[in-house]
Amino acid sequence: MHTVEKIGGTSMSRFRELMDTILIGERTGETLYNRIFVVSAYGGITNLLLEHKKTGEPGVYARFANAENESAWREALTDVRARMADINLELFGDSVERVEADRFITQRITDVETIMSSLQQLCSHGHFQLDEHLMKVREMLAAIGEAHSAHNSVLALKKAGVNARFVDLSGWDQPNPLPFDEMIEQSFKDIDVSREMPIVTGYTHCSEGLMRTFDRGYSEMTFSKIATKTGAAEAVIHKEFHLSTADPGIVGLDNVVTIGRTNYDVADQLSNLGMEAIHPKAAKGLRQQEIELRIKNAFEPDHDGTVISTDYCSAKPQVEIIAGRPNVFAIEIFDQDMLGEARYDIELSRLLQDLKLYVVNRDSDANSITYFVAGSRKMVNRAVRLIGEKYNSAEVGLHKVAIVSAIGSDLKVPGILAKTVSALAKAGISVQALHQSMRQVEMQCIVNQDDYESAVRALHHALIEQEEHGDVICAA
Ligand SMILES: Nc1ncnc2c1ncn2[C@@H]1O[C@H](COP(=O)(O)OP(=O)(O)O)[C@@H](O)[C@H]1O
Ligand SMILES: N[C@@H](CC(=O)OP(=O)(O)O)C(=O)O
Repeated sequence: MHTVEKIGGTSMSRFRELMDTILIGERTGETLYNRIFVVSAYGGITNLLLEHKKTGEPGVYARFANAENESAWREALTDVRARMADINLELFGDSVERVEADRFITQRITDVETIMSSLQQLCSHGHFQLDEHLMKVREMLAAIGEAHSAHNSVLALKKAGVNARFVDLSGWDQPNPLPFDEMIEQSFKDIDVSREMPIVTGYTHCSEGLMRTFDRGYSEMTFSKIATKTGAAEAVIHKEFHLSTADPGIVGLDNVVTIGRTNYDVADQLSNLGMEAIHPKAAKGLRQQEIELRIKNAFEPDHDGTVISTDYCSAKPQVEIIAGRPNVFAIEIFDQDMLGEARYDIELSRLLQDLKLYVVNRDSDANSITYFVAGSRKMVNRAVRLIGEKYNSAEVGLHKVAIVSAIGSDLKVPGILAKTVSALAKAGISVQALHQSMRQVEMQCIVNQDDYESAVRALHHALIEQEEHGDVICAA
């Protein structure tokens, strides 16, 4: 029996340490094998290739798609190449591996540059529309990030004597795309996992278009598909930290507690806030096939980490995580003609969706609706302008806010709302809006952007640190 294990981008950036923990460590001989690794691009690389996942800052793709300036995307591509070459140098120094790593990446970048140039030229003729080809360009660019990290990993592992095998699912030289399932089946049919260690690109080229269907976070789709198709005994995601009661980067490693168990419902709330414990669509396949999912700290391999299952519920009502999302835009639409008209919400939601803005939450009263959206400032400004044009009598306001959220598999803690609000008030933070759903798995506070980190710290202190959970809430 084998496991399928994904390594996230932030962890991949600390590759040398990974060799001593999860990839090799104390293992020799057979114990090295029966593990399939799916890797993400090194931290920040996909942001440079496409656009920044959280801030929306344009990368190569976004500059090409906007076509404001013909050369802007080329400069961005040159920057990516330089960044990748720096990573290669850092990993391999002056060695044959580095020459091979540079050759590989130069080839991929040159290929995509040629295609993008030709496309740009072709589409300068009115008969050809750039829009029709953009998704393919996005996929090709994204795939370079994962091909780079997977190819490098194989070079490093082989040098260390491991029988590693590069499994390139990016379909670079493949004539016709296969359906997702078939692509995975074909790629694994000749691999003997008991004697080889497959290092698989997190991007899969397939006829459905992984990017079209799932967009960012796609490497988890590849990971879960491989786990279900190859019948893995367990699916493991390795991250930079343990899944904790809050972001250790904000609250401090000494203050957070590791979460030993949680459920897919909580994982969905986290992913809505941009902290992808697991992509909700990736979780579905694992859940259906009853494959256990474990989230582990890549740098503490002996710790059991967090087990996510369908039916876990905390023994007593409690807050398990303080999560949040900074850089959210509140688009507030006030229109007295709106009273009782459901079509506004439908039309506005569609408009935001067309602009690819992600609606994290929304609230409304008799004559106003506020959408809390994540996306680029440019697209948000466009949304505000379009809404103003469409509804003459509406007043459209824009505020930069942050969402801070208390999450738990059972949040029916008596007095929790009062405790939350008073903790924020004590920290001098003004609450802009408050949401709690009937299901009581999540409670969201909207605060000013500048108060984001202090709000996370205040809530963590009041709702979690006071409980004295020890090192782990419900060890796995
Ligand atoms: N509750 C939490 N537990 C652990 N890490 C968190 C949490 N909330 C936010 N983080 C942050 O998430 C980062 C990893 O995020 P993610 O983008 O999912 O990583 P990866 O690149 O490994 O997929 C960490 O650097 C950490 O600061
Ligand atoms: N690197 C890709 C795919 C991915 O899933 O990355 P990560 O595993 O680092 O979240 C992205 O940023 O979308």
